[in-house]
Amino acid sequence: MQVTGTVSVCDFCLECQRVCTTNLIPHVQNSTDYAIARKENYDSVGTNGCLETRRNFESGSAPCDHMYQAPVDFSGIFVIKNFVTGEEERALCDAIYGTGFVNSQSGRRKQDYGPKVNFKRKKLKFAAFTGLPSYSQFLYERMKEQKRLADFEPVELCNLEYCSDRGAHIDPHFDDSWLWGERLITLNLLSSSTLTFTSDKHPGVEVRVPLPRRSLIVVQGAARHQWKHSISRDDITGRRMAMTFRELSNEFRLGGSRERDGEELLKLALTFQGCAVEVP
Ligand SMILES: O=C(O)CCC(=O)C(=O)O
Ligand SMILES: [Fe+2]
Repeated sequence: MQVTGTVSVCDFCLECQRVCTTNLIPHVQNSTDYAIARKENYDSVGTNGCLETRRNFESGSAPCDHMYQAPVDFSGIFVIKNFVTGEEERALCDAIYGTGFVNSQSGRRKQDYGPKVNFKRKKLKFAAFTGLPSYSQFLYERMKEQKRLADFEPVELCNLEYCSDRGAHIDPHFDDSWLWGERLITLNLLSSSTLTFTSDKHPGVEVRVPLPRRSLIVVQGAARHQWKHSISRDDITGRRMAMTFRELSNEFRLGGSRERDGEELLKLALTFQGCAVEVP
């Protein structure tokens, strides 16, 4: 953990797929200690550690020099680098910019493909929702090739554009969990950025998750429910496009009180014939 002023910054390592401390290697004097430290770290990560970390431990190769998990309860992030190619990114952005945007808060612009929602009053309107856009279908199919996303059924896509010249950012917040389910999935396009997590339970700690250009990030578990997420204006360089897909909560799934609404939404979403809900 580096200490910067009064805020402790923990970096999420994309190789280990966990929050790591970076400065422990100098404390390890020799290869026996190194092996012991690795074993201790492996044991402490245990079955909660990502498969990649365990595989690397088992095969004896360190993915990076990160030996210890930072002492915070931060789990539920998974980043897939190069989820789309440069050509696919171009085609996606051409399609996105073929439709108008509406101005949103904090300098952002957005396009919505999903139901109109009043979260406070727990009210939904589907009239304007015609489904997810056709250009997103291959992303949906590619996500499902990932074991952990095989059952991911998105019912909403929100494209958010951030430009540094408008000072665009998003303040720390939790996403709704009445309608939206466990996994929030964002494809990060046009430039790299950083998603910052903060928690009232860990005052003064910031976990920074790098978002390489063209990577896909999955936010769930503690990262979804116990840590707020934000994008600082300092982490926007030039222009960034975030495509965020959301799934349904249990209330809208089989056996939930709003099961029928969920079914209808899902049917609409997966036609992949949608137009943006509110266009200027
Ligand atoms: O821009 C992002 O990656 C995050 C967007 C976000 O948090 C949201 O739309 O709720
Ligand atoms: Fe969010």
